[in-house]
Amino acid sequence: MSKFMDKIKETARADKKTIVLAEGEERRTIDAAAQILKEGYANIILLGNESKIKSMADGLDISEATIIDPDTSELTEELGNGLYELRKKKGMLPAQAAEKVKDVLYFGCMLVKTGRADGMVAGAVHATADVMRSSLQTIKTAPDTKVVSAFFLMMVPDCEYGNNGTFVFSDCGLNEYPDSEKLAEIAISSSKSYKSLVGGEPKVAMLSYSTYGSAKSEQVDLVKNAADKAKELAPDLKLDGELQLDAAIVPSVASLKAPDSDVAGQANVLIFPNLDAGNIGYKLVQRLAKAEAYGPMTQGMAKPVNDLSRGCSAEDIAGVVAITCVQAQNQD
Ligand SMILES: CC(C)(COP(=O)(O)OP(=O)(O)OC[C@H]1O[C@@H](n2cnc3c(N)ncnc32)[C@H](O)[C@@H]1OP(=O)(O)O)[C@@H](O)C(=O)NCCC(=O)NCCS
Ligand SMILES: CC(=O)OP(=O)(O)O
Repeated sequence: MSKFMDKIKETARADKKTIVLAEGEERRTIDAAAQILKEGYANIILLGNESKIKSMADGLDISEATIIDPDTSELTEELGNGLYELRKKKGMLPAQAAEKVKDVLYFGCMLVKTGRADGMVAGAVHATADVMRSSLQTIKTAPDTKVVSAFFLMMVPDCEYGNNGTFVFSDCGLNEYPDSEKLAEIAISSSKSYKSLVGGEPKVAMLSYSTYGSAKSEQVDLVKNAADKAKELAPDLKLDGELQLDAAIVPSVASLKAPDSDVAGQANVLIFPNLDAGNIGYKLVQRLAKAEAYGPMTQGMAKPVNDLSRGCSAEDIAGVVAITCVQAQNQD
């Protein structure tokens, strides 16, 4: 575990938040809960059947976790009514809300929505679309944001690029084929995530297979337009594009392909043109470069709900919980 993650945990510990782990009946999640409680940086709510969770814990100490079963909890009726109020305009009926709220993802989101928890983490079992849909439908976007997007915090070992191997990669989890307006918003949100979690100055590269017009296509234009739009919206932000990945992070290549750029060769926030590139890109770096990969974490949501890859480890879950706590602190 990196020094960076130790720092995030220390920050989390200083103002302890309560995080729902919706997939309480899942061994890696239980393992993560035990680690988090031992390290003392979050209060944990596990959702699921108490005796099942306790028997799965099998020697792990989760005695300080609160366990809530949506099938039997005294909160279920109230949270179901709340869900109905939120979704009735979209055609949800009271009976449908009463049933839906028993789904751990919706129950967890409603705990966050009603202030009983500060954030939620799930996705070790559920697909991203399910985790995201439940939170987008209930918690919704932060007041100053239209587009929720999903980033990864990547920590590449023995790497001289970015911030000594630390990067924000985005969007790797949510927006499939963003237009240039959405891509510009994703870039600006990602720069804020970098600033609040990593610290220091974000340098944002809008990635493409082209650098400064070296290739021509509609997709290249989309990325270039997104870069122009983002510069208009955030003139003080160091942001450039379109740039190829080597021009974005390798100084010697940057000096050949984009010598006048104040981002090329130094980028620490990498914005992928679409979800194919972002999702494949983060998994390549995670698996081949053995990077720590925390996410996909949301940005632009009113309260933090963060996803996981189904391939995650207990350490990944514990790390995402720590980052969720810091996001919740930043939203206070
Ligand atoms: C997340 C996802 C399911 C949302 O899809 P969707 O079809 O828009 O879902 P819904 O129509 O049910 O939308 C739910 C709500 O979220 C809102 N929403 C969807 N995407 C949003 C975004 N990026 N930002 C803000 N709000 C968003 C919708 O407007 C809708 O609001 P409303 O119902 O209150 O009007 C979709 O973007 C998706 O599947 N993304 C890919 C996820 C994935 O497979 N990732 C790969 C592995 S990480
Ligand atoms: C982020 C991601 O790719 O999630 P999964 O591996 O669960 O599809």
